Amino acid sequence: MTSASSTLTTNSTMSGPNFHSIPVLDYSLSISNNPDDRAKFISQLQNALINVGFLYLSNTTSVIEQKVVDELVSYIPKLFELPQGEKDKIRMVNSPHFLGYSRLGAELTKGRTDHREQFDIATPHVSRWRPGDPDHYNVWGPPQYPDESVIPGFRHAMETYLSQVTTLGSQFITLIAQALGLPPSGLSQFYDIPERMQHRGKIVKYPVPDAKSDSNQGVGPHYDAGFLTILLQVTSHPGLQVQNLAGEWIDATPIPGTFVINFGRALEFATKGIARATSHRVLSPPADSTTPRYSVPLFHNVALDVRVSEPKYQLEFPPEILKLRDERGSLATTDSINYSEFETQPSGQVQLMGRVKSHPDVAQRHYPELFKRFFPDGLPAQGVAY
Ligand SMILES: O=C(O)CCC(=O)C(=O)O
Ligand SMILES: [Fe+2]
Repeated sequence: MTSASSTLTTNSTMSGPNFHSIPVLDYSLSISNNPDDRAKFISQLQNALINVGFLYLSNTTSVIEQKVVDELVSYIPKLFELPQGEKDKIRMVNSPHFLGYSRLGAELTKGRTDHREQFDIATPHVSRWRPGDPDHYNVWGPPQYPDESVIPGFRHAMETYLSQVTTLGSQFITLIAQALGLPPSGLSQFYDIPERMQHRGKIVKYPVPDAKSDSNQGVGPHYDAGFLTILLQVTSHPGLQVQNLAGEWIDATPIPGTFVINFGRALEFATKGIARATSHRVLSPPADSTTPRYSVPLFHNVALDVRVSEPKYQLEFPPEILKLRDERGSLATTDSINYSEFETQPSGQVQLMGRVKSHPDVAQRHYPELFKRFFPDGLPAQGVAY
């Protein structure tokens, strides 16, 4: 699939900035004592936010220690090689919070099967849902980990990693605010106190498709949901691609020592379209590859009750920032369609609907009413998270 399908947002006479590569930003500039360095970082971030929606971030070891990354990475092949029975003990269908293990081919994007196997894991949290509460309070809850005895130390390695990446995410939010002409705390109204927040990650394996496979969809075109995603590309495989304003797919080839950061639909709506949520997808490793691709995204959430369209959440941006958005234009060719519900629904409800569409079997067990709404003909043949 190389050509973009046109949607309502197609703009054939596109003018203004487009991108053909993804900028690399040096995080250490943002914490430098030299104000010129900090200003340079903010200006590069402004361009990435408004015109690209993606960036690579280098030099983050002051927040995410290299040894923490290395330790997590060392567990990843072992995690997927656990006996199937151990993985099945923590399958996602056990969890109303959509956390746990999904076997290969269990997930749908835009109704098509993704060719990936994954563990959805999140920062520690208890479920706050009580009878009578909205369903979406239940999208946050305790993660499921494999038994400590079968992979000793993994849980600690993952929790340490998640905690450090979450810290980077929270600091990055203050930089985003500044790049949008707001004070550093300008986006804090979208967050609850840290103890009442949950951020989710995944550990993902994209296997080499077998010769008979007619699909190279690792994960289909989509937008991410929240404010930002921080992605570790563990292996050197190409495969992640990002859609530019003209609808062309641009490679986000792994750069060692960097994270990929991209912005989600909630941030796009909350910033009146100034920050771009950019469509992306992952292609399976090429047929001649001898190893799978691994990645670890972390989705940095906003609070469950936030309805970005509510008057109390409206932000005022300086005219020069709005001008940059207008010069870019609000139209782009895209293959992605998801998460437009942020326009009307609270963030938790949008997340829940996204999860229902991706994991229908989990929804059927835990959210039967929503399941019927999205899958009136019952469970699709594919797309069972196990
Ligand atoms: O695996 C990757 O590189 C990206 C995955 C992704 O886009 C997602 O899970 O939202
Ligand atoms: Fe994504």
